[in-house]
Amino acid sequence: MEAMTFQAAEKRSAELRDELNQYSYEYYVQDQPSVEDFVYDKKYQELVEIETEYPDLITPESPTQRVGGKILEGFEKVVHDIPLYSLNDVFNKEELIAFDERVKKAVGHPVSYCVELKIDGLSISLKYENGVFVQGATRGDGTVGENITENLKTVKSIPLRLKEPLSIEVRGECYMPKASFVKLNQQREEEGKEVFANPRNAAAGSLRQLDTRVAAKRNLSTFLYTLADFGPLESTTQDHALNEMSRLGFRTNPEHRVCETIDEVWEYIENFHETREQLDYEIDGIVIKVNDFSIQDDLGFTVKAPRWATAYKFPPEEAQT
Ligand SMILES: NC(=O)c1cc2c(N)ncc(C(N)=O)c2s1
Repeated sequence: MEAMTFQAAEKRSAELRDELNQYSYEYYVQDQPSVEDFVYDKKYQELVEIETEYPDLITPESPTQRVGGKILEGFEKVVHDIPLYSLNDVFNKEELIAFDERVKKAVGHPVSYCVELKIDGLSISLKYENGVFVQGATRGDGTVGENITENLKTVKSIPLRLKEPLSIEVRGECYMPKASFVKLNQQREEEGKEVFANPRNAAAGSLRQLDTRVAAKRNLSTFLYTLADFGPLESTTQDHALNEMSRLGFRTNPEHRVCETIDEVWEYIENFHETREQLDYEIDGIVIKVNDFSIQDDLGFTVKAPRWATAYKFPPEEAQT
């Protein structure tokens, strides 16, 4: 390819970045690829050649920045402006109904619940400034976590730039799909390495790698589920907040549902307790939240957990192979 002028390279690299990021969004966030891999690979190679010739054209959200390549000395500490809360657990229908009774007593009327699958991964917090991903951190103890931005940049379902230039912070789970976990452990057995006990440990181990190229190869994914810093967003319910996060480019779990009664919640729990083996990812329960944010604010928190949410935990079954 004869050398491009800088102007031509600038225009072409911008076109390629947008095209490749759109393909990546369709593949990793929507699970609906619109082109074959070879189309992606060919355009990706063209972008690498342009960026190699003109390194000044590399931008933070270029897909070439996802392959890792940094070896970190360690992870810096991150203080969460908005602490990540933990959830009080319930283990059976009676305790779930007692939770609903407490909520109704405190609020004075029945409430709607947003119910969501409890993903068995690693909690993460993602910060965006004017739409650009600037910091990713682990939950840590809820107040202080570890800065794992460089590793999270290699997680393809995490947008490097939002669909709108918003400054927000979201929380969710980074997890390893079951199929990737099986493949990784087979690989490690062949290499005589210790295998991971479960996908959650494998995801945590992958994000704690100081060599970001390792995380890049672990096929990690995400489901985001909490709007922490709303920025200019004005969602008034959890269900709406999930739809907004999806609209902005985040991967959210499609199984969330608004239930009008605790019986509906129990039906949802029983359904997923039976069918969770069919999911591509591991869950360890169901999260139940009062849907309306103003009612959440009225109910507030105990020392460590919200009064407006609970986690129904499935009984630990024999180790899922
Ligand atoms: N510890 C927590 O607050 C939560 C933990 C989790 C989890 N592991 N998966 C899903 C959700 C959710 N959809 O809200 C939550 S919330």
